[in-house]
Amino acid sequence: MDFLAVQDFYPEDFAWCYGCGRMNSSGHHFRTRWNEEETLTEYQPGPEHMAIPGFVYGGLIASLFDCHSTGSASLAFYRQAGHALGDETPVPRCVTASLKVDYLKPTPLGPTLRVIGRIAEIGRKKVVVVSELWAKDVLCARCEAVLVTAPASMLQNSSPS
Ligand SMILES: CCCCCCCCCCCCCC(=O)SCCNC(=O)CCNC(=O)[C@H](O)C(C)(C)COP(=O)(O)OP(=O)(O)OC[C@H]1O[C@@H](n2cnc3c(N)ncnc32)[C@H](O)[C@@H]1OP(=O)(O)O
Repeated sequence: MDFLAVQDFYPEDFAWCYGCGRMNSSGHHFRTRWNEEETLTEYQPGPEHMAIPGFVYGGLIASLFDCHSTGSASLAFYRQAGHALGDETPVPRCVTASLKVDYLKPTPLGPTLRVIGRIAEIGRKKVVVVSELWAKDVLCARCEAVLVTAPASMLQNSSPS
């Protein structure tokens, strides 16, 4: 691997997400990392991700923001607790409580998409992440997401069987 991403360290039972789970062979495998004080997820859409020829489907963009934001929240909680990826302590897993996406410009299909996140707020069990999606030098979409530590009730169905 060229860099360490938070999704590489999600506990195996919680690594099946269609967007970012490394255990899900059909998924997108989004990967999120720190870039100094910001978080970064890069993704290369394929032709199958089109909305109309030449442009990326908005649902894919929402998915990208979703997993980027949960990943950013996990990174923020982990760093706040004094940990770095690779430590033995398990990485906390977060779920999306709210995801608001503003589509500012059509997103061209072709360039690698870059999602850059800022931790706007961090509490005991809640993180607010504000992110931008860039295609080369064009700001195409913006997102504000609220992420909450995964509730224990999700544990029972955390992996396929
Ligand atoms: C034990 C470990 C288990 C691990 C399981 C791993 C599973 C992995 C799964 C992987 C999944 C992959 C990713 C996916 O695909 S996640 C899939 C999509 N998401 C879900 O299915 C989540 C469904 N929702 C819930 O389970 C609950 O509603 C949650 C847990 C989100 C909140 O529940 P609850 O409401 O009881 O929590 P709280 O009362 O303690 O509030 C906490 C804070 O959050 C704030 N807030 C809440 N809602 C909203 C909102 N809509 N807007 C703004 N803010 C909101 C609230 O004001 C409070 O803020 P503050 O007062 O602190 O400031």
